[in-house]
Amino acid sequence: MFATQRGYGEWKDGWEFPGGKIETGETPEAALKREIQEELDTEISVKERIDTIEYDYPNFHLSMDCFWCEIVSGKLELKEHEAARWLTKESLDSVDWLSADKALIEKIRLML
Ligand SMILES: Nc1nc2c([nH]c(=O)n2[C@H]2C[C@H](O)[C@@H](COP(=O)(O)OP(=O)(O)OP(=O)(O)O)O2)c(=O)[nH]1
Repeated sequence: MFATQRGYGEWKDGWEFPGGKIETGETPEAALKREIQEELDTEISVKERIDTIEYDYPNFHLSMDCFWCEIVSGKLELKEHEAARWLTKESLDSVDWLSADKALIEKIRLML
């Protein structure tokens, strides 16, 4: 599991799954591929969907599709994030996840 720490904005320092918002006309898979290219200078292939997280933050509702991915080429260079870590089943709780991600972590824990 590759986790990244937000380098700016409202949730600066919070840990997340790299990715971002879907642009008009884009599929979730294409958006993820584009975001990882932009954020990490890495080409990925998007595999099975893990889950769709629905979470109510105080000021907006987040609907987030999450996928397993494989690296095709690139070295996961941090273009926007502050830090990143590869986590194992045992170390999944070692970072401070964004609130919306906590339910997903529980699901992934059972899959690893
Ligand atoms: N990428 C990502 N975003 C997450 C996660 N958990 C979570 O609550 N979020 C929230 C943070 C943001 O509000 C939104 C993701 O959009 P984004 O990554 O494009 O956010 P951003 O603040 O950089 O937005 P922008 O400046 O590009 O418009 O979802 C997660 O695990 N990964």
